[in-house]
Amino acid sequence: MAVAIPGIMGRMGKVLAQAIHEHDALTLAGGTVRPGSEFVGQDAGALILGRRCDAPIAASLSDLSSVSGLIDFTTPELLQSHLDWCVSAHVPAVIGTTGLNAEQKAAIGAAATQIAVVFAPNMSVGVNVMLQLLRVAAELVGEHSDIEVIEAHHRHKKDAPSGTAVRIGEVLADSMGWDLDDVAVYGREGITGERPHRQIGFETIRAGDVFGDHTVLFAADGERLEITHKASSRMTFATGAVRAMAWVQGKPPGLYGMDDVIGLD
Ligand SMILES: NC(=O)C1=CN([C@@H]2O[C@H](COP(=O)(O)OP(=O)(O)OC[C@H]3O[C@@H](n4cnc5c(N)ncnc54)[C@H](OP(=O)(O)O)[C@@H]3O)[C@@H](O)[C@H]2O)C=CC1
Ligand SMILES: O=C(O)C1=N[C@H](C(=O)O)C[C@H](O)C1
Repeated sequence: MAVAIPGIMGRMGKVLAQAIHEHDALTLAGGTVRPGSEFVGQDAGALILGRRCDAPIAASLSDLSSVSGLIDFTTPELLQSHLDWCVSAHVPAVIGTTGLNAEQKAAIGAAATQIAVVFAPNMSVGVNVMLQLLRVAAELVGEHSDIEVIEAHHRHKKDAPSGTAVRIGEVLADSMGWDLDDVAVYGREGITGERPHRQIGFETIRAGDVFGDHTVLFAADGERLEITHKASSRMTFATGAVRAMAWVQGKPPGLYGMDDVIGLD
C-alpha cells in the first residue's frame, strides 16, 4: 500500500516518511511541498531516508501516482483540498492536523460518508489510554475536584490550546455531564473572582522543543490527582498514524478514531 504525505518536509512529514519506510505493509508513494519549493522533483527517500526510494516530491497530490492512502499532518487551511483529493481518488485518509474549527471538523465527517477516515488529534497510544483513565477519574472524583488541563509544546506550534487538550476537555466535560462550551476557561488574568466547580481551565505553554506534554489536575480539598502524558519523540505520533493507515485499509466509509485502531472500548 503506497501512502502519500502532504507537507512531507514538515516536522511530522519527515517522521511519517520514516515510519512508513519502516512499516512492513506500507510504502512511500511520495509527498507534497509548497509550489515553487526547492524540493519539488526531488526524491523523498534521498532527502529524508538517505536512500532513493522512487518517492517523488511534488507540488500537487495529482502529480503522484499509485497512491492507496494519505496521511495528513499539515494545516487546517489544506484540509479540504486533501479530503477532496482522497474522495476523488477513492482512498482512505488518516487526519492528524489540529487547530480545526467546527466547519473543518464537519468536512471530515462529510468526507467519511464516502471514504474511510481515521481522525485523531493525538495518535500516540499513551494519550488514547490517558483518555480512558480520565473518564474513570472524572466519574470517581470529578464531583469533588476542580479540573484543570495544562499542556506544553514546542515554540513552533501555531495553534492553542493543543488539539489533544481540546479532546481531553471534551472527554472530561462529557464524563461530568457538562457542555464544554459552557465550562471551558482558556487562560486567566485580572480579578477573576472565585473559581466555580463547573469549570475546566486550560493553560498553554509554548517553549523550547517540547514534543507534547498534557496534564489533567483533579484538585480536591486536601489532595490532588494528576494524570500526565509526555511525548519524548514525534515518532510516537507517526507510529500511531501508520498503524491507523494499515488498519483502515479495506474498511467501509466512515469516521474512525484511535480507539478503533488500538482496540480500546
Ligand atoms: N495527531 C497527532 O498525533 C499529531 C498532530 N500534529 C499536528 O500536525 C500538524 C503539523 O504539525 P508539524 O509537522 O509540527 O507542522 P509543520 O509546520 O512542521 O508541518 C506542516 C507542513 O505543511 C506544509 N504546508 C503548509 N502550508 C502548505 C501549503 N499551502 N502547501 C503545501 N505545504 C504546506 C509546511 O510547509 P512550510 O514549511 O513550507 O510551511 C510544512 O512542511 C499540526 O496541526 C499539529 O498539531 C502534530 C503531531 C502529532
Ligand atoms: O503540534 C504538535 O507538535 C502536536 N500537536 C498535537 C496537538 O495539537 O495535540 C499532538 C501532539 O501533542 C503534538
